[in-house]
Amino acid sequence: MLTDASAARSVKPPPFTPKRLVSHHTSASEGSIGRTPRASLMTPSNMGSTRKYKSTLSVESRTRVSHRPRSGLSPVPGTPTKSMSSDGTRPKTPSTSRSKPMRAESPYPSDVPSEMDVTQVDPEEVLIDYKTVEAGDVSGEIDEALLLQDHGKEDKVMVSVRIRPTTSPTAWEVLNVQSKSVRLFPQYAKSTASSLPQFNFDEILTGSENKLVYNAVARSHVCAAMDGYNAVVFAYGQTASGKTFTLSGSDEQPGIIPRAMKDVFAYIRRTPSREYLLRCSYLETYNETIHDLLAPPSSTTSYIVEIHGSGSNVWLSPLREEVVTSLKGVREVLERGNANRRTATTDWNERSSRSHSIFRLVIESRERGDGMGLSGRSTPGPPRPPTPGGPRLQALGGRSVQTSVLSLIDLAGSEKATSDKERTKEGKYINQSLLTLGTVIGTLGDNAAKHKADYVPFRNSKLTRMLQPSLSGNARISVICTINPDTNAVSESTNTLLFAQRIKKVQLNAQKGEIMDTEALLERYRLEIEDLKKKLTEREAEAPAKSRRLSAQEKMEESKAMKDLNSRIQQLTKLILTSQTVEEREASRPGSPAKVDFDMTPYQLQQELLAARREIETQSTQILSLEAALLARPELPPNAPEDSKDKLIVEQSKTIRELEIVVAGYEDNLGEPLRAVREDVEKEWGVKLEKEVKLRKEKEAWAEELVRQLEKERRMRNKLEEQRRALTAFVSKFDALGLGGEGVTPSISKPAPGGAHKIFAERQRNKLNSFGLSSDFTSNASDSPVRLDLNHIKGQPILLEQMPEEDPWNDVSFELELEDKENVPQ
Ligand SMILES: Nc1ncnc2c1ncn2[C@@H]1O[C@H](COP(=O)(O)OP(=O)(O)OP(=O)(O)O)[C@@H](O)[C@H]1O
Repeated sequence: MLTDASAARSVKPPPFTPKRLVSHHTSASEGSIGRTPRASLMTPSNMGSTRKYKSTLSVESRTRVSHRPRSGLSPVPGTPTKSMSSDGTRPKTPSTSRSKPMRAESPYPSDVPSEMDVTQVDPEEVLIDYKTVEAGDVSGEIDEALLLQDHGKEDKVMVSVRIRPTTSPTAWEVLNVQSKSVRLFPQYAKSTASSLPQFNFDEILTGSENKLVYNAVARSHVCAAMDGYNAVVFAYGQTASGKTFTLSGSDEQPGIIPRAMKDVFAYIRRTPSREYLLRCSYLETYNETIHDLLAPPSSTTSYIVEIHGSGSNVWLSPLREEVVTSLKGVREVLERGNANRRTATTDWNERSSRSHSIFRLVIESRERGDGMGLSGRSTPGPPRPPTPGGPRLQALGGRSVQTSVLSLIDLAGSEKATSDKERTKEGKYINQSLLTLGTVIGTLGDNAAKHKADYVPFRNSKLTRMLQPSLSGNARISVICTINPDTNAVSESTNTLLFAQRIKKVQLNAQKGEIMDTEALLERYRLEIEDLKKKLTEREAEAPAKSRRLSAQEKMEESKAMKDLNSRIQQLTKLILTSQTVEEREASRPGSPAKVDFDMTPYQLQQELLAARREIETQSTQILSLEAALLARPELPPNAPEDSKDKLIVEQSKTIRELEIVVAGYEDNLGEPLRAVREDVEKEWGVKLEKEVKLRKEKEAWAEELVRQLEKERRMRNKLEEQRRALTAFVSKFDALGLGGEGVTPSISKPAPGGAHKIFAERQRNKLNSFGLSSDFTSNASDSPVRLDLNHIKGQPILLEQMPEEDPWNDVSFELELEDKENVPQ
C-alpha cells in the first residue's frame, strides 16, 4: 500500500494516454449508450485483448446481448492515443497498460457454466464448504490472523482517498504516511488563506496497483461479510476519476469485486466448521429506476425492481438471485450483468458509467452437521418460495443460520453539464442522487456527532433508500473516494474530499445477522420488539419539535416511517403469539369483540383508534348505500316471511331476464323492419298533413274575408236601422197629422223593393181621396198646413231596394213593414 507521496511516486504508473473525445470522433457511437462488456475486463477469455470498448446499443434498445470481445481487438475503438492529447482541451486520464496479458492475475477460470436461479434450486443442495471449494477459486492470501479478527467492531466508516495517476501537473500534495492526509498546493487554491485545509483519511492511495487498494480498504470488509456482518464497499468521485477501475479493474489489475470473490471462496476453504449458501444479484439504478441486470432477456418489464419495506427492513423485489458455487459462476453472473449495464461516451470518459451499479452477494451459513459432514441436512423437498431478503437455509438442530450481505457499489460519477442532451438528463439524475447521498450522510454524521435524531431523507433517492439499512448503522462500510488530481478538476476534487470528510463522521453499529432456531428466534423477536418500541417512543417524543421543521413531504415520510415501525411491532407480536401461545389464547379469549393491548404505547393506541374510526366510516357508507338499495326495492309487507322475499327476488330476476331477452329479441328481429314501416308511414302522413295544413290556411283566409263582409253588412244594417227609425218617426208624424186612411190595412205581403213607397203612396192617395183631394196632391201641397216636401221624399233612394235580394225574409223592409203595421193606428 502506498501511503505517501514518495511511495506513490515509487510505483511506476503505466504509460498514460489521454482520452480522446470519442463523441466527437466516432460517429457510430456518438451519443450512444450501451451495456459494454465490463466483465470482459476481468475474464480470462479476453485477456489477450483486454480493451475497453463501448457498445453502440442505445438505452431504449435494451437487448440483452452479451458482448464478447473480439479476438485481436487492437486497437480498440475509442482507445486514447497520445497524438490525440495534443488539443489539451480534455482532462487526461491514464490508460491501463494492456500490453501484457496477465492470466495469472485474473481471478476467474475460463469455463463459464450457466448459473442457478435461487427460486429453482433447493438451497440445501447447493451448499458449499471447505471441501467443495475449488483450489483455483481461492486467493490463498487470507491469513489466519485476519480470519480471527472481530470484523464488526469498527464503529466508523472507513474512508480512503484514491488519487488517479496523471501525467499533467497535479494540484494535490500527499502528506506523510502517518498523517494520511492530502492538501491542495497553495498555487491552486482559490482563497489566499494562509493555512489551507488538510484532509485526513484512513488511507491515501495512489498508483494503479489494485491489489494494494483491495488489501487496504476492502479485504477486512469482505471478511466481515463472511463472518455474518453486512458490509458495503463503494467508490465515490467525479466522472473519470477511477471508480470503475477501482471496483472492477482490468485484466491486468482486477479490482475489488473479482478479488473479493476470490477471498470469499478462500474464506470458505479455510472454515471447515461451516457450510455456505451463496447467492448473488446485480442491479443498477439508472435515472432513478432500479433495473435487474440479471433478469432473463425475454422479460420486458420484470427487470424493474421495486424497493419494499422501510427502515432497517428493506428488500428488493422482483429481483433475480442466482446461487453460485464457484468462481466460474460468479464470473458468469458478473459478465451477464455487465453486458446489461449502461455506459456511454461522455466528454470526460470514453466509457462512463451512467448508472449506480450494485453487486450483492448474500452469504448464508450455519455450523456443519455431525462429523463435519452433511448428515444434518434436511431431506430435499420441493423448492421453497423465496422470502424477500430472508434466508433460504433452515436452521437445523440448534444450528442457527447466519445471513449477511456484501454490497459492492460502483457509483456513477458526478459531472458537469455536457454537450449531449441524453447525457445531460442522466447527469441530472446522477448528480441529484449523489447530492441526496451527501445530504443523508451529512445528517447521519451530524446526528452521530451531536447526539441528535434529525430527519434523514433516505427516501429522496432510490440509492439512499436502498442503502438505508447499511447507512443507518447495521453494516461495515468502506468508501473509496477517487479524485482526479489534475489542476482543472480542483473544485470537483475538493467536493469529493468534503464528502469523504462528512462520511467519516457516520456512526456504525454492525450486528451479525443470525436466524436462530425457533426458541432463540422468539427471544430475538422479543428483543426486537423492545428495541422497536424504544425507537418508536423516542420518535414520538421528538415528533412535536420535529414537525415544526419538516416540510409536508418529510412529515408524510416521517409518519410513514412511524407507521412502518408500528406495523413491524405488531407483526412481530403476532408472530410470537401465533407460534407460542395460540392454544392459550384460544382458551382464554375474552368475550368482548374489542381487545385492548395495554402494552401499546399511546401512539399505537392512537393509530388503532384512527384505523377503527376509518373502519366505522367505511361501514357507515356501506350501510347508507344498502339502505338506499333497500328503499329502491319493491314493497313487501314487513312481516313477509323470508322465503317470500326470496321468492320475490327470484321472480324479479326472472322478469328482468325475460325482459332483457324480449328487448334483445325485439331489437334483433323486429327492430329494423319496424323502423322501415315507421319511416313509410311518416312519409305518407307527412304529405297528407301538409295538404291539410294548406287547406286549413285557405279556409282561415276565407273565414277572415267572411268576417270582414259580415262587419260591413252590420255597419250597413245599423245605418238602415237608423234610416228606418227616422222613416217610422216621419210616418208616425205623418199619420198623426191624419194623413193615413182609416181601415187601410196594409197587406202583409212579401216585401218587394219599393214596396213601402208604394204602400205609402197608396195611403197618401187614400187619405187625399177621403179628404176629397185630388190625387195630384203634390200640386196642391203648398196649400196644406202640413208642409211636406214630397219631392224631397221622392228624391230619396228607395232604401229597401238596397237590401240584398237573395234573402228577402231577412230584409229590414219586411220588419219595417211589420212594424209599420203595428204602429199604424187602427
Ligand atoms: N489508478 C488508475 N490507474 C490507471 N488507470 C486508471 C486509474 N484510475 C482510472 N484509470 C483509467 O481512467 C479511465 C477512467 O476511469 P474509470 O472509468 O474507472 O472512471 P470512473 O470514475 O468510473 O468514471 P465514470 O464515473 O464516468 O464511470 C479509465 O480508462 C481507467 O482505466
